[in-house]
Amino acid sequence: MSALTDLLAEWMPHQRWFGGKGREWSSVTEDGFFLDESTPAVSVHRVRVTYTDDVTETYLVPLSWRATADDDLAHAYVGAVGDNHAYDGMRDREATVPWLTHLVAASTVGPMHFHPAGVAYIPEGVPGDVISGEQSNTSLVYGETAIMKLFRRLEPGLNPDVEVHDALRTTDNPHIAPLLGHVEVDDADGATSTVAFLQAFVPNASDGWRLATSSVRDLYAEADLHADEVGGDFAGEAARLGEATASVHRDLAAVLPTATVGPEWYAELATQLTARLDAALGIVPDLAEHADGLRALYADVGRLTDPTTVQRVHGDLHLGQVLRTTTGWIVLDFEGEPARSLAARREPDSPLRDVAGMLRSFDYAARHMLVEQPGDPQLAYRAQEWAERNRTAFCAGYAGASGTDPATSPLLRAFEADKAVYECVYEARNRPHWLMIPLASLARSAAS
Ligand SMILES: Nc1ncnc2c1ncn2[C@@H]1O[C@H](COP(=O)(O)OP(=O)(O)O)[C@@H](O)[C@H]1O
Ligand SMILES: O=P(O)(O)O[C@H]1O[C@H](CO)[C@@H](O[C@H]2O[C@H](CO)[C@@H](O)[C@H](O)[C@H]2O)[C@H](O)[C@H]1O
Repeated sequence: MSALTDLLAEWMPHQRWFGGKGREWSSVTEDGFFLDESTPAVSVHRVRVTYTDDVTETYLVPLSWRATADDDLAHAYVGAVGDNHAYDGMRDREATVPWLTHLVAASTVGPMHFHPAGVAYIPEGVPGDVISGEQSNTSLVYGETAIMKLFRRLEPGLNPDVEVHDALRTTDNPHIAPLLGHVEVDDADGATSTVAFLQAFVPNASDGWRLATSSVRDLYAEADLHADEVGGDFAGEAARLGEATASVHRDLAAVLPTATVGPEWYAELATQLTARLDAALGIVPDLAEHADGLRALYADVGRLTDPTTVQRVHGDLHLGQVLRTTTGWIVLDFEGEPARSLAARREPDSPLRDVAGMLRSFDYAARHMLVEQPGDPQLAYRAQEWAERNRTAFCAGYAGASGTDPATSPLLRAFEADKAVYECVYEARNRPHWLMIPLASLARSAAS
């Protein structure tokens, strides 16, 4: 291995976006090219990690290079290679500038292609700042004008976030932040992967999770009042969020493929839901007590026959994916559930998946504080009241805008259960102390 490969193999497992933590590697290779050769030089590396189970993942790692170590960049230091010092190219602000310069110029640099959307201004010469809360991707905000998401793990094919925002450009949907451009890289075997996505930054906005949870806190603090009497009531926002979701669904159906499906689709869906449960049971043993009830629920889905329409959907809609601006809600991040394959995330699906995702999120917002005070019946009552009120408001908003009331569909309960199963796996892996939130929801649902 080269000195740089050694260095990256040492550094990557400590990065938040690295998905292979705790897995044993059998090999690692790297290839790179320069994005900019001035000072600092900026290079981009594809690092291919093969694990002992023969699974290979390719990560994208931008680096910047300096001849002398810079104390101001200690937080971004990766290490030395010969006489040069390598820094994390996403945390060295100067090194973030070339990305937008190349987008403006629609450049091709080595295997990388920069595609400006050509509809709006892209800021040039401005450095980007990493946003906090980085997870599997890394996002940079450029001067409160644009936000660039760098997809760390490369997957052949067009990223759904780019695909959906590109398709929605013709609709002028008010609940979407416009696409400004995207970047792709050619793989050695001829496939192309999406590397980055540039979108208009939505200024002065609050995310839905923050707004919803402060409403819940207000209710918890008012022991004698009901949700509709407390200052921070969220129901109006929940209704507007339902309207916004319906509006996005309508436009997605207008610009991307749809299909009318029947019994075979329901049967296949039931098989998929059951398979996801089976896989989850191997990871979260506590799910076992709900398994029979869930299997029966999914079997009922498999027997449905009424024609229904499938279309592109958000795929992982929750309160953390929506921003409230001064004028309304913006829906972000159409990548779908990170654990699903890219092909699966691009399949047409029922819009009720997204409704179910948001309803699960109301449950999380209402109940996450009970994790610290599980035995308090008054708080549990309050949480139930908040979740019910906002669930009803969201469905009413959705029904008003779409003409279809999601609450009456026989699929909704199955999608909510499936999302809770997915969340059990997500929580077991990422936040075990929150596992009780989706588990308790499955228990309540079984009892009802
Ligand atoms: N266009 C935007 N304008 C303002 N903030 C944004 C925008 N896009 C994303 N964000 C912020 O960045 C966070 C992460 O973005 P997201 O697309 O959900 O990335 P990830 O896939 O890494 O979760 C969001 O929760 C939001 O706070
Ligand atoms: O935002 P991501 O695409 O990374 O989504 C993943 O992480 C989410 C948590 O950050 C997770 O969402 C779950 O927790 C939320 C509260 O933190 C809650 O509002 C959601 O309803 C719940 O599903 C999401 O499932 C996961 O894919």
